[in-house]
Amino acid sequence: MTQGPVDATRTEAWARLASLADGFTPDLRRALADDEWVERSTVAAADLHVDLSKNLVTPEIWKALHALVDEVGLDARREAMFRGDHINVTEDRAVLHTALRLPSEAELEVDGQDVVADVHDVLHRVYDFAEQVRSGEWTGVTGERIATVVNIGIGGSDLGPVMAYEALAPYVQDGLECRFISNIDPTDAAQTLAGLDPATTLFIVSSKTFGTLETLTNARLCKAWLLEGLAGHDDGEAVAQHFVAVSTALDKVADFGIDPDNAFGFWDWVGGRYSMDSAIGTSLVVAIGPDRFAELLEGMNAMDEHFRTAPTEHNVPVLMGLLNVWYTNFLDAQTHAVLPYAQQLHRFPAYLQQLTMESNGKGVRWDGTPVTSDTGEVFWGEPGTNGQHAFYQLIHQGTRLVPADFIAVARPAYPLVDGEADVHELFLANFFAQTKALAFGKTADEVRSEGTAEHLVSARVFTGNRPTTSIMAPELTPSVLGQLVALYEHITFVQGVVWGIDSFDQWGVELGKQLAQQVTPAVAGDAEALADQDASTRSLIDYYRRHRTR
Ligand SMILES: O=P(O)(O)OC[C@H]1O[C@](O)(CO)[C@@H](O)[C@@H]1O
Repeated sequence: MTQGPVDATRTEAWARLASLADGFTPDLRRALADDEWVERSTVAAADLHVDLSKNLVTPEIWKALHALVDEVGLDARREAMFRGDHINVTEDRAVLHTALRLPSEAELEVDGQDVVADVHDVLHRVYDFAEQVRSGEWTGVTGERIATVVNIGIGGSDLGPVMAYEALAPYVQDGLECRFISNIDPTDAAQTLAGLDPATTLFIVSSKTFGTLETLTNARLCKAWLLEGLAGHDDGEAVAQHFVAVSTALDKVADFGIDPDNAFGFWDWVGGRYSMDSAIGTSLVVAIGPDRFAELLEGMNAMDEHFRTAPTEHNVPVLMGLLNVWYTNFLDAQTHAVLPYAQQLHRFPAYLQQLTMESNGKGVRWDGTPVTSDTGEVFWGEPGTNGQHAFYQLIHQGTRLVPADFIAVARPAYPLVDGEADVHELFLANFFAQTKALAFGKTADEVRSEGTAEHLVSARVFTGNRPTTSIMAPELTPSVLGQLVALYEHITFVQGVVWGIDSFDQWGVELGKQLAQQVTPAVAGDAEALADQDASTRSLIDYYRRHRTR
């Protein structure tokens, strides 16, 4: 029988961390006066420059965190993932998103499958297709070239592609745009399709399972919209020219009416939230082109290599994952903010919400035993400086500890000036100032020295010692985006290993899906089904039915 996960809370390192946390009084002012501390706390991974010095840790805490990594057996678990062991225990699957970005000369055979060959085979098909669309060789049924690609998908089949499309907007080919439909709220389809010309629109139905209610419903809506708009043309030809699919279930793609020749596959060892670099990224490949997509994969692979080979003391995903464990389990933090000082990354926090919370929002470990500590923190965030004028007040002066990752690049995509002022520099000044203000705060004496009336002093005091990690890169290139995505994938993995959970299943999403099916007839007016509901659900459905028509 396979041995269960190590219970981290029974390790010596955990006990040591608990005693270090007891009565811990951080002093970032003192730490940040020390160049050596900052130097030792600054690490690099591929093109990312990561300053960990503004975190609430000491050398003793780092030592204990490093010992924790050894005691929970991170090295072995990481190797097991890269090797293709079935570490997704509850679904009995390998976890091989890292194989999606292996170079073609790499070798990896798992469960009798030549993984690298299969990955590159699909990649080349996706690349060929993308080139045809980009060059105008692939046309719609009227012979016009495609101007808009609409990705229909949800969760991992949407969040990654839309995040990356927004992040890499400067690389999108002129004359092409992508739109994304995910929500089953009909508003999403209606608004996304508004103004589009069916003759120049191509749909990509992206669904790992090809059984997701939202995606299939939206795909049918789009098909009806297309066929109505292209009335007079042969329906089969219209679908063939305007619909492609991405899925692991190619039989279901065919059932839906999409020609398997127009479908791109992937494999059950790619989790939905880890799939943007599989064929799920087809819309992105069309938008930015195969060369740029290949750079994204290279960036991810560079981070994978770093994660796999860098020693713990310099291993950025390991260090960041350990910090998250420290804050969650020893300093009682419940959330984690991700604050990109790069407008192009405005969907990055939303993307990370699925990655981190669907992965680590678990209450049992991978052997089915209950966890013995808190797990997955709530990830959230907005791009700076919008967040500054919304929720930073709570981070600066609230009663809760909110560790935050700040992300910025040195070279902006759009270098605009306001008179003499370089606007990107103004933006970055805010980034530096915020992390500084959070760390240093402002003492009562400092407030008084500004001439503040005594009765207002306490309201203007900032305790400081609010932890941040600063991540910088030269520019938001496809490679850097890939590095960022892989960085957070591996941070998530590290935390999951410490907590002993299966970070690759998502059973928690199922109950709501099942109940939606059970509730649907009641919503549609079936009296018997309505009677089966609880009092609150009955009353809500009743309200809906009374107000559904004007
Ligand atoms: O790609 P599919 O199979 O349509 O699933 C969409 C999403 O639904 C989930 O299964 C549950 O939210 C995600 O893990 C997945 O990304």
